[in-house]
Amino acid sequence: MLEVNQLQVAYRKQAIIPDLTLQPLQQGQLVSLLGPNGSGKSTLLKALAGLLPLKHGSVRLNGQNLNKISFEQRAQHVVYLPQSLPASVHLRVLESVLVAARASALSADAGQVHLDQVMMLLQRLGIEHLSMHYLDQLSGGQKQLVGLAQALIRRPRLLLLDEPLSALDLNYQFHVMDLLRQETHEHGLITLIVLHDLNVALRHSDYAVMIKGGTLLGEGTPATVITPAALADGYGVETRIEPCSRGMLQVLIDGLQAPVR
Ligand SMILES: Nc1ncnc2c1ncn2[C@@H]1O[C@H](COP(=O)(O)OP(=O)(O)OP(=O)(O)O)[C@@H](O)[C@H]1O
Repeated sequence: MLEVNQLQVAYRKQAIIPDLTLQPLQQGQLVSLLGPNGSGKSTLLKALAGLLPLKHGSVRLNGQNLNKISFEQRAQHVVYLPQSLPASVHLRVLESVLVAARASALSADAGQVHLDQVMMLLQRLGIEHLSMHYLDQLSGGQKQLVGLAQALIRRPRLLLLDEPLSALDLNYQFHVMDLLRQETHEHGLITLIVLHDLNVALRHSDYAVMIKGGTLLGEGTPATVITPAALADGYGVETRIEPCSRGMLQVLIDGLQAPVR
């Protein structure tokens, strides 16, 4: 489980996350991290990934305090995929995924990821036809899918994904969310994923956390967190949340309040 207690994160003297405590997140849960622009979602992910120092508080993964272990040990268990697309190095897709797999392994043995494993993952992501293409010759969405392959091949315990759907078309968005949920459930990962599409969060996640100004607005099942009151408070949007003809909840926008800052 992932325990976040009294977390405080700042850029210089500006506190972005003043004091955040979450209910423990369980293995096998796909968790949506929601909130308006500038609310601190990326900052939270970076802090969990160990890329930003904590002013105060702790992050524990299965009882282990992540602030107290080396970067190499952390990299074995925690994988973070940033918002920006992977750097366009002149490397083939297949090679880049193999390199990613080996980067997180401490010993040479643990780094033995086989080509067929990589090919199977590329196939599951629907990009096996790109395996011999160069990264710097891919489209934005294709690069994002390769970034996901690089993250998933490492089989972390904690997977942190910052807007991994932002460059994907509708078909790939649904496909990727299905795959992430399957991987999360099958391998007992904790997957924390920043999303702006609340309908995707409602449909695909097991749990949701909504923040604003680095402060918790709600946590729980998506249907209990994504409510008209929370969306008015968090995003300044007037909404209804209603089941579609197939019974799935969706957010309908009725109007806007003044932009929330
Ligand atoms: N390197 C930095 N130095 C100083 N302030 C920063 C830095 N990065 C982000 N911030 C500030 O921290 C706040 C939170 O930013 P963050 O990127 O975490 O928000 P976010 O919720 O991920 O936003 P978005 O949805 O727009 O990606 C913002 O006010 C931003 O201006």
